[in-house]
Amino acid sequence: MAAMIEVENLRKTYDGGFEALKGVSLSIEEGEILALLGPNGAGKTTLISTICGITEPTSGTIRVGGFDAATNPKAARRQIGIVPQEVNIDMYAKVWDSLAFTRGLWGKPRDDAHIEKVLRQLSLWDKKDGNVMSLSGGMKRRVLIGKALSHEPNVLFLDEPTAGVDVELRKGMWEVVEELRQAGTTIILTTHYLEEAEAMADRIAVITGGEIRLVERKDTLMRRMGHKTLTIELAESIGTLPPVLAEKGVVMEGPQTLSYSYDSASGNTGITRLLTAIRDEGLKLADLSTKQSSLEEIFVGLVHEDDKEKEAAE
Ligand SMILES: Nc1ncnc2c1ncn2[C@@H]1O[C@H](COP(=O)(O)OP(=O)(O)OP(=O)(O)O)[C@@H](O)[C@H]1O
Repeated sequence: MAAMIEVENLRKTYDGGFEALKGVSLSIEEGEILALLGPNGAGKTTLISTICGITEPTSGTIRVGGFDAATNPKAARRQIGIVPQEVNIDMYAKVWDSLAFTRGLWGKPRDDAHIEKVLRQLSLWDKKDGNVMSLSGGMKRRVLIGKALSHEPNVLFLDEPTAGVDVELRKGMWEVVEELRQAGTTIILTTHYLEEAEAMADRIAVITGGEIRLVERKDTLMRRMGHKTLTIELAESIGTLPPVLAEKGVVMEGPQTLSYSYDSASGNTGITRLLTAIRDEGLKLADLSTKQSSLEEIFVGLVHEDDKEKEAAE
């Protein structure tokens, strides 16, 4: 697969000397969905706005769809559709006109078939003649996506697509993104919501302090870094936890429930020894289950590690 976006050693120092990007390199394949995850002030917006040609990088190279953003900025920019956070549409415009007008702004010839395709894809076809004002919040956001797709970009940037929306709308947006994925659109989204990255992305890039900390396939990341919890249901209640189990890190969750956390990536999880110790104590098992830690826990761990590194450097 060809790289849709290639960023190499990108640096951005704002006037006043603040270094918001410290040599970022990133490659995004055609058709993939990358979530850019990071805490406030990490550099997500700076990275996206330099790729989109809104902010000038201090150094480094950006190629979009094979076009160099420094030497061929217009061609690079034409590859991109941006879905902003804020709903900034003319409320009195009809849905169809809103998309067709945006396409015109890009200097693209009228193409009713394309506008129809996008509206159908976003489940807005039956609203095409309605005013934007008459739409629900979720539909207005879909109009924003429609406008961003109106000039047939190859890559779509979604800046915090579900910031400030309720759970139902958020799920609706995930479905829209899933449909766009199936249509082969390359998508980069920024988010603070870890469950959102978990739900939508193929790969996840974590950025903190202007540096990419990791870029990993979502499933690999969860496997590689995930801690798991083993829950042990006993056949009979116990009054206290046998000391030999406590020494192994077992926690009593209830009279018949024990839990044990372990690193699933480690060759030696300690589970075999634990089960032997349970048997030696004469306890009978009723059930065993394991749970993978969420991306949220992994992410918090990474940001925490980063803070510790900073403290150590000071
Ligand atoms: N125009 C600017 N001039 C100076 N510093 C800036 C400017 N824009 C952003 N910064 C600083 O650069 C850093 C990164 O900001 P950026 O907006 O890229 O972060 P972000 O990850 O998008 O954060 P958030 O999640 O809060 O939107 C921050 O410390 C911010 O204060």
